[in-house]
Amino acid sequence: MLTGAEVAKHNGRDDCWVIVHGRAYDVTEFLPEHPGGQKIILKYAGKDATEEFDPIHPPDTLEKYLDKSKHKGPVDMTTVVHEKAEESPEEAERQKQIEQMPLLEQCYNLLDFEAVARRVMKKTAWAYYSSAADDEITLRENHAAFHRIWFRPRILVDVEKVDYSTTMLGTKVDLPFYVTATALGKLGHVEGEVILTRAARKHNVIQMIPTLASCAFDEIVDAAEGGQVQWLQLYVNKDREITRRIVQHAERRGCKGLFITVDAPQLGRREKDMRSKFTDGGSDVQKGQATDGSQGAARAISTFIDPALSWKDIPWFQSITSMPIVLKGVQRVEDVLRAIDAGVQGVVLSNHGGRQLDFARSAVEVLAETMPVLRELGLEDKIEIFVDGGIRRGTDIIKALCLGARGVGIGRPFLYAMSAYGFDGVDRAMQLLRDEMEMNMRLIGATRVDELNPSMVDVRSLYHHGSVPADSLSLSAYDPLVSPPQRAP
Ligand SMILES: Cc1cc2c(cc1C)[n+](S(=O)(=O)[O-])c1c(=O)[nH]c(=O)nc-1n2C[C@H](O)[C@H](O)[C@H](O)COP(=O)(O)O
Repeated sequence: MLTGAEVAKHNGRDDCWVIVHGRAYDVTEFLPEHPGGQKIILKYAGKDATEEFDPIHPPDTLEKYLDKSKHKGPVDMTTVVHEKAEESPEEAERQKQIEQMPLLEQCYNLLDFEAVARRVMKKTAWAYYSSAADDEITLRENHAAFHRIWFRPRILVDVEKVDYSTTMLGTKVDLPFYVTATALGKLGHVEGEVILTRAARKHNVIQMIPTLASCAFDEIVDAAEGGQVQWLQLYVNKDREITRRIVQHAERRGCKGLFITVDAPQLGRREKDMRSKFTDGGSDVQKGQATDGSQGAARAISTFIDPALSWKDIPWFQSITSMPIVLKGVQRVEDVLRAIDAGVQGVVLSNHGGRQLDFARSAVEVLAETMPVLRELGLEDKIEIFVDGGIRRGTDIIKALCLGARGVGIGRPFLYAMSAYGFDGVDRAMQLLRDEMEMNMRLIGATRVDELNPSMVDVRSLYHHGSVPADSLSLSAYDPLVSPPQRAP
């Protein structure tokens, strides 16, 4: 059994051991390959790194990926000295906010979770989740666009019984939204994506499992129960053999949809994320791929993504899986028509939550452009159209369904609810959406989602990107870019 003092001797760049879960590992040769950069490992050279390691990596990461010769064996943890990190004023303030945070019952809508999360999350985690590309115009437009769509409700309709269930890629779901793929769930909560799995199960909605999850893929699938349906979101790897393995494994494990992300040949420049100088490490899938951690989390976890991905690759995907294929991140009707020609089963109209190309249009505006063209060509039943981005209210969901969406994906709200209140937070967020759907379906005069149609909305101002009513709730939660860099005193 090693002692803490013996491990502490290996505390430099040329001889670097760390302790994780009571076992010592020689990571000297791995240092340059670490996705999150070398700095974060060297900070724990010769010490116990478990607390820093866990929020980002599945527990079996080192056992699985580090050569056995580097496993130095168990450590007598009673002999390990844990330096109490000096609590920074920022961390002291965060702890105070946690003590004073509102009761879960005081959250009445999805934006309430965002406002709480902003105060209680660690800076790096908030920066990664909340950030978007460049000036974050599209991030805000995603939400604002819904405020340019008005309802044309029907009256004197018997709305005693309301059914907001639907089907997505052949799966019956209780609500017309799904949990979209968002990376690094353990940045926000120690359990990570499996919390979203459990909440999706409770509300019988689908979870899209991210390639860049912090939980291992099998951990997330194992957390599903009773025939719960999950989809796989795929960032295509430059090494197609790795991609083939991931896709075929997901199909074997029961995934019922392959969502290929097509709007991220390179992950966007998210300045809040970059400023937080992400050094916490990569996702589960990022083993052994050198990246530059100083560029924030996005850069630190995404160098494997293939920018050469193109339409010519679609037949290869159709040859390696029988899962329905959906292109996630389509942003113009011409590409929806190409997707139909290519024989894929669906598209997600999306700009990646504003995290990619700033000034990309909102998905709901692209939806309003797309559906009349598909109807004109008699193609509306040839493909399932999903939208995501800025969906915060039941009315946003209903507007999208009126315009022809099959369902909507929701990202940040469930991350914020999870980060602030764990499973109970996500459960309440989904229940709030259920309540809003029920009320607003009644008020619009519809009893089932297939009654929702374009005559129930007025989109005349949707295309005019003039000023829109001040969106105080969102603006009060919205976190402007942190102050520009200050010269050190
Ligand atoms: C908030 C968020 C979104 C991410 C996301 C991570 C976060 C924290 N990540 S990312 O790190 O690479 O950008 C992914 C991802 O893994 N794969 C993906 O297809 N979309 C990713 N997205 C985009 C997501 O799937 C939706 O398109 C977007 O979140 C919808 O907007 P809302 O957050 O406003 O609901």
